[in-house]
Amino acid sequence: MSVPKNWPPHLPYLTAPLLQPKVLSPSQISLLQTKPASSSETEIIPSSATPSPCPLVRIQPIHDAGHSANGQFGLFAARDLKPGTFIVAYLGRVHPSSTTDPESDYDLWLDRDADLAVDASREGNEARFVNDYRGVKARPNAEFGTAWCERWRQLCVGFWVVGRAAGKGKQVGIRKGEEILVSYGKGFWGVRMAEAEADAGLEG
Ligand SMILES: C[S@@+](CC[C@H](N)C(=O)[O-])C[C@H]1O[C@@H](n2cnc3c(N)ncnc32)[C@H](O)[C@@H]1O
Repeated sequence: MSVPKNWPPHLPYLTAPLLQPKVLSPSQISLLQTKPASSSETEIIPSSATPSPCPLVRIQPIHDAGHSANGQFGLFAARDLKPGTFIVAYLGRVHPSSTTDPESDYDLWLDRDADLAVDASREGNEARFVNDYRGVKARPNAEFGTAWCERWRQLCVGFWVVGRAAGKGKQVGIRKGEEILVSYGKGFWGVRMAEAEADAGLEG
């Protein structure tokens, strides 16, 4: 199996979500593996849209002093992507909040009500390299949500190009070579800033 260019050699590259039956309840597993009704708003993603590696993206190092994640990696479009396009599933360890790693910067909610999240800190796929738009661009060009992925017959977190919902005004999509940027939400940065302030207080 090939891994994407620039994939970190120390990390396992996932081609399917990592389900841990020991830490998930039977009802959580059942929810993950039950296909939503066709009347539901959850998008059904065909297997053809979730190949590994994902041909729509590339992982690239960021060498740009004006970029707030300079020196790190980001995820970039490998071709022009139309508004509303499903880009890539976020693969990682599916877990409940009782096993959340407080140090992880790669943990995303899959279903908050069902207490299910996906952590890609110790293994994952290209999606783990999507950065937040803050300090990079004026607004995000991608968004995350929940999808039913036919390849794994499972509910997954995924990224789409902004413009899924009709009537949101003119959407331009993402041009080849452009960085794919989402909003992590103010909550993510609020926690990180509070931690940084606490660290500065300890050091000062
Ligand atoms: C999911 S990872 C994104 C990939 C990461 N850049 C990497 O190279 O592995 C999340 C982490 O990336 C960094 N990051 C993401 N967006 C950022 C931004 N707009 N400004 C600064 N750092 C950012 C933060 O360190 C954050 O904790």
